[in-house]
Amino acid sequence: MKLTLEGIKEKSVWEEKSYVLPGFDYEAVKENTAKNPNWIHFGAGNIFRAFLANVNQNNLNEGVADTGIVVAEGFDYEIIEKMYVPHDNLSLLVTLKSTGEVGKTVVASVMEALPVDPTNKSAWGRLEEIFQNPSLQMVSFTITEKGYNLQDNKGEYYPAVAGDFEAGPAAAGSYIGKLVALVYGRYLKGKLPLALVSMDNCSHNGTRLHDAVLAYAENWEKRGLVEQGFVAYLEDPKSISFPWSMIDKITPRPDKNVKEMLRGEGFEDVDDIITSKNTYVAPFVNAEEPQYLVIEDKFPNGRPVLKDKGVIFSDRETVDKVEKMKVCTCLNPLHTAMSIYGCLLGYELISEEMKDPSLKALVEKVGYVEGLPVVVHPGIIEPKNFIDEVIQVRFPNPFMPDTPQRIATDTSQKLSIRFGETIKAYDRSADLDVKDLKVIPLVLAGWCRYLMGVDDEGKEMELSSDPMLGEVKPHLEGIRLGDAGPFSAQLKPILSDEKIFGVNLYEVGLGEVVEGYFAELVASKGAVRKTLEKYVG
Ligand SMILES: NC(=O)c1ccc[n+]([C@@H]2O[C@H](COP(=O)([O-])OP(=O)(O)OC[C@H]3O[C@@H](n4cnc5c(N)ncnc54)[C@H](O)[C@@H]3O)[C@@H](O)[C@H]2O)c1
Ligand SMILES: O=P(O)(O)OC[C@@H](O)[C@@H](O)[C@H](O)[C@H](O)CO
Repeated sequence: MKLTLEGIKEKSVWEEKSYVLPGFDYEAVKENTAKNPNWIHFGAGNIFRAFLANVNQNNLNEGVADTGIVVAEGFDYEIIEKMYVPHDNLSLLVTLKSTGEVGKTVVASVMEALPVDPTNKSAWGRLEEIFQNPSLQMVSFTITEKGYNLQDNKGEYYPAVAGDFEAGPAAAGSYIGKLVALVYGRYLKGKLPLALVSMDNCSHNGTRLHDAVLAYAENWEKRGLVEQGFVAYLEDPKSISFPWSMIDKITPRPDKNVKEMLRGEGFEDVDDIITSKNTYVAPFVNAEEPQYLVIEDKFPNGRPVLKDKGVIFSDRETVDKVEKMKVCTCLNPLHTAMSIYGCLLGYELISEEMKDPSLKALVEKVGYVEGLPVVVHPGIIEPKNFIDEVIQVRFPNPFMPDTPQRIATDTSQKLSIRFGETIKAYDRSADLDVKDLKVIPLVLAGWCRYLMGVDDEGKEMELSSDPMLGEVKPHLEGIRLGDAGPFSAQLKPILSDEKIFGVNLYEVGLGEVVEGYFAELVASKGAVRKTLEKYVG
């Protein structure tokens, strides 16, 4: 079984092995997409293939859509050269269901895959043509949070960005610069309307994209490199919109067990690569089944059909609430609790952790007992049902190769949003007392214990990368398992840091609580397990 348009013509071979093939008229859709493209996606990575391309294919199969997607890759051209081109833009989506069932779908909805490379005349020319076509309705993005950053940590524009500000659209070479140059072409064509939709996992993602785009436009207009009026066009919601969105579908990197399973069935194109830009890609993509995509419904040129399980169009306030529900209460705090204690207890799979009664109880208490009373209710999704699915279906899924070590990356950057918002809500509440929080402080103490770089058996443990390790770790140096404390002097600089927790934990009355838990966690080898059992069961 070869993953090419020619290869999938041998239908019976695929169908005998339960591979689902595209069920639409490929040539007709290709022709229609070439003439009337309405959706171009930037970021040809795994979540795009696992989620968005498959939603479009479902809509094509049902006959409710008649155009596919054009994918554009502006950062890592190797993805196009090494994965899309050799496979005629096909992907195999492997859905790892919690029942053990494995869905295998050949996704063929990507009609063109183009590098966003101005030196590649034919690809760039085609991109200009697409952006200038009145049919275009949506440009969507999954380019990671870094993709929107124009400045370094010191607030200085990156040289490529600053260079583009001087050079103007004709010579743009930076990522967003190239995008804005294409949008400028659309402006010149008659100020045609368009929605630019970030689908990256960052808060208020539409505003992040808007600000990046406007930085170029303002600089160009100021220098006379674009017509006066371009900025006004970008700022007019009837012309250009930047909807907010929330996307959720756990899509790990291509997994070796999945690869072996496919190879065993006779699927030939299993080889994954790590590109020179560090993208992990394979002809297949593995993901869980549940999915949510909530998008602010602001599409000045109408929108492509996007109908599927979990896809909801709503207003900005609702998108914001859904994101808060997921990130502050119902999924990500539970993930971080599991990552910290999972690493300390030597786990390498989230699903294995869910078989550990204490860890399961830990996340249940973080979610149901302490999170839900102050959850931001989005109206369109019931938070309790969302946590139920996370705890009962998504995390325990033994077929999902997700690890606590992946999730422990950058924990210092995540604690304030994942726990700080709940602490603040208790602190503000007339009915709740911040001192009622027992398990969240245990997680925060667990993070301090994690930073010691020693697991519960006393063995050295590699810490996942985190930009604050250099700042926080030294405070804990000198503490050994078996020490009795008190540890106030060492912990105070960490626990009082509002940048990390969103609050000064001492000012809200939780600093000493965390110190107390920490003392129990370091009391001996095995103390992490003992403390967990004592407080969560
Ligand atoms: N994978 C998931 O579970 C998941 C879930 C929800 C949301 N997301 C969002 O999607 C994003 C991409 O995830 P993925 O699974 O496709 O990752 P991936 O590694 O498969 O692909 C990353 C994509 O981003 C591009 N990219 C990377 N750095 C860039 C930069 N500096 N500028 C521009 N483009 C850049 C790559 O070229 C590639 O197209 C995540 O960062 C997250 O915001 C992912
Ligand atoms: O992606 P991060 O590093 O911000 O967080 C790790 C996980 O919590 C996260 O990737 C979830 O799996 C994702 O948010 C699910 O949609």
